[in-house]
Amino acid sequence: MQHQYYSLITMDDISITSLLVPCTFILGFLLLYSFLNRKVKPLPPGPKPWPIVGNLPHLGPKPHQSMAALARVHGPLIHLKMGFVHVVVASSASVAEKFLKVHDANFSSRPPNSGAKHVAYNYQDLVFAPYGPRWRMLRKICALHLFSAKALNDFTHVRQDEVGILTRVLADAGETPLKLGQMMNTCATNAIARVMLGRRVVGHADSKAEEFKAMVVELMVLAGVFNLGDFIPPLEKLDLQGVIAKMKKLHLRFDSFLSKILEDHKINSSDETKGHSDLLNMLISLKDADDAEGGRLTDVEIKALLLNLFAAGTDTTSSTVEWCIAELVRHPEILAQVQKELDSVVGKNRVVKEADLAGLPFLQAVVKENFRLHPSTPLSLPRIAHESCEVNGYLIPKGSTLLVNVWAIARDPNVWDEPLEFRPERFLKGGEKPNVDVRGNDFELIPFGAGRRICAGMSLGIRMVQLLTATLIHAFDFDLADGQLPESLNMEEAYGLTLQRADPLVVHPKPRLAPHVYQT
Ligand code: HEM
Repeated sequence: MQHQYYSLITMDDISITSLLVPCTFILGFLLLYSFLNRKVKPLPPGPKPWPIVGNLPHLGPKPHQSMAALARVHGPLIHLKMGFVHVVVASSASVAEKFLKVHDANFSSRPPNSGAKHVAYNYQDLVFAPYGPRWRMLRKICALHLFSAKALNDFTHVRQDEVGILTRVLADAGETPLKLGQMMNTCATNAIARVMLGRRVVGHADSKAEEFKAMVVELMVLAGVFNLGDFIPPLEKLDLQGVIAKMKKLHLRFDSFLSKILEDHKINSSDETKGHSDLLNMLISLKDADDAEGGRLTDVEIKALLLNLFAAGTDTTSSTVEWCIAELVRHPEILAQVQKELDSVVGKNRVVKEADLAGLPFLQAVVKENFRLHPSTPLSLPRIAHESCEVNGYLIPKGSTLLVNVWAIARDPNVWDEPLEFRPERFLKGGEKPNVDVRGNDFELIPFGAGRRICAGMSLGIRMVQLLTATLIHAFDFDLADGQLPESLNMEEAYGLTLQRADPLVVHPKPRLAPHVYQT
């Protein structure tokens, strides 16, 4: 009996154990699987990195183009290992939206880089300031005093004045061929200088103007270099590409220009300082008194902000318009259509005013189409992941650099019909994208970036690009220099942080309005 009893228990035991063991195993496996699956998502796909340098050799001379080619192979979200740094690149509108809208708070600072350290006063500026109270204060100052609708309207006369001066210089050129980009840069620089400093800083026939543009372009070229030391810290001191040495030299040139401006201003306008007659006076007065956010600006912070505004607000504008005029020279039928619109709205007895712009839908479509094909910062400005996060099922590790390839996004054949064609009518009623705008809400077209760190000067940039483009094509026809044919105009890009033309546009402007227009 006892034997039977024991044997029964043993039988039950065996059957329970035989069920429990595999069940526990399966459950454990499932838990482990879901744990691993939840915790360790894969990195986004990308090309295999080389030892130590990683994917740096994949970048080539024009990184935005190389990255667009990589995205065609690996998809719209790719991972690159650049030296020791994880870099993720967004190359479609929907991926850009995930980063700059859904995860924008996590990507609201910029990664450490030698340009910020050696040129932009060791991050004391606005463009590279870490996301936080100082960044907020600097943005607020700019938003209020420079870029609010009121501030922009208050200074309309300054922009119109400077564009008027440019128009007269072009009309007086005679047979001399002109580098249009250079002339527009002088115009944009003075328009900003008059608002910030209350005076012009460069003249049209002035060697200082060329020097100033060259300094800004050099800054953009140096800032666009993928400096080995930024990605492989042990190499930083060696400065193998010589970038840091050039940055330090350039910084000294900018600093002496800005220090002189600041000192002159303090001497010449100390009485008016409280009157805030220009932005610099206002910044100087802030230096001495706490503002509402407890912000005080040091001399270095003031110079860093001036540097930002001159650097970010001049070449971006002038090279954008230079591309636009080149496109119109190559598309005479589109040029004729914009000129017809301008002639009917403005007439031939005066130049364009900012107030005319709202009534020029075709001109606006031309400007948008140009922003699409020639965004002045093709990889936008980099951001850094504050924490690890997940995007489209992939792990984006903490500290990753985010690049948004706005150039590739705006040429995505899945989103744009015939993306390489210059076709402004796509933005008109009845076109494929009638409601798409450039202001950071439509992610297929984000030349100014999007989210918290969207371009601070976007409204000024748009106004200035529209006014310059409209005025130039209304007031002039353009022949290319040296008998060059429009169809053979070189449209190659040269890489910097901003997108320069490989060959500057050289033209003979031919006035097309009543002669008195060019005399006032
Ligand atoms: C054609 C004109 C311009 C274009 C295409 C352009 C483009 C950009 C882009 C793509 C960014 C980075 C945005 C991001 O991280 O998402 C940026 C940032 C910035 N831009 Fe512009 N920009 C233009 C004109 C201007 C002007 C006129 C100014 C000022 C005078 C300006 C000042 C700035 C500043 C201060 C930042 C840094 C903002 C921050 O980090 O908070 N830009 N710009």
